[in-house]
Amino acid sequence: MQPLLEVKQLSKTYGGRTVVQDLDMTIYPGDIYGFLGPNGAGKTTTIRMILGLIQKSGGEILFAGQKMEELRDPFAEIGCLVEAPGLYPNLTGRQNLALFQKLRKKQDKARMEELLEMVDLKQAADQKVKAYSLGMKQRLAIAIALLPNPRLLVLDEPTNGLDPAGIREMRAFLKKLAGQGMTILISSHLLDEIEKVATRLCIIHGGKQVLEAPLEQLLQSHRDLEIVTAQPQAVFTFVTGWLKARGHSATTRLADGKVLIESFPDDSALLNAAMVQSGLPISELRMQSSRLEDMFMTITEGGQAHVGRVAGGSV
Ligand SMILES: Nc1ncnc2c1ncn2[C@@H]1O[C@H](COP(=O)(O)OP(=O)(O)OP(=O)(O)O)[C@@H](O)[C@H]1O
Repeated sequence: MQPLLEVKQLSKTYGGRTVVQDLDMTIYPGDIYGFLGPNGAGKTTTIRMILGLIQKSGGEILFAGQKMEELRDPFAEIGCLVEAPGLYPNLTGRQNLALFQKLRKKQDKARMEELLEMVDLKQAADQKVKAYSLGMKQRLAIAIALLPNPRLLVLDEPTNGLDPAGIREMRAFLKKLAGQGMTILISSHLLDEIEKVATRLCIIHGGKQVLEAPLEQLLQSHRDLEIVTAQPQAVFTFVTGWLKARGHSATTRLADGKVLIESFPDDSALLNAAMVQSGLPISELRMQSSRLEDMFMTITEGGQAHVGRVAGGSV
């Protein structure tokens, strides 16, 4: 499949200080691409370069195989919400949308109604924007960004300032958009916000890429399996042999009378069936997916994460 957006070796230097360095990103059609990093990591700078709002110092950005600078109308291809949305508070949602449509020299009532429906603002379309919640304002701004029917939607920290209910709504909304075929690039400094919606993840720290991979693969490779049993030693021996026979090199340990398989690489139901068949007493199997979070916390707290770039391979 041809990527919709490809960022290759992208760099940005401000007065001799490199704030984004040799960044690679690959976004496929239909992805919700989570772009993660602590504050100051270089997310906004990267997004601004992608959108052509600032000059890049090095590298290449391709949209559907074409150099970004050669696109005739980048903002028709890429809708964005980069700063606090510039809405007119004394106009209604529908009037705001109509105004922005007019600015694009278009009058398409059906498209407007379709967008209001899409961003779940049909009911509130005739209320003044000053009465909207922040989440509603964000969604209206997204509707405005979607006016030219872009193929990619770029959202820079869209959940900033939203309360937990607003964040949940935004997540559901993004999933709905993606379900309708939209490709989305979303940045955040919070892993758990992204983890629940993204299909692909890129983490940057200090302007450099820490990892990039499909989320499923990352979760898999950062998921430990804990086995609770009355016979930990026997289970430990069995599991070690079972993993070896299947060609896995995952580390297995005995901890607090439980058996722990780090980065469990297989189907837990299969292992469970094999253990039960061998007559081993298994009381519980628990998947722990906290290691991705641990790793991200280490990064955001300024520590060093020893994680390589993954592009279709393993961590
Ligand atoms: N115009 C500029 N001139 C000099 N340095 C800049 C400029 N814009 C950004 N930077 C620096 O580049 C680094 C990356 O900033 P950027 O805003 O891209 O990070 P971010 O990951 O988006 O973080 P945040 O979420 O806090 O905005 C920061 O150290 C910032 O101070």
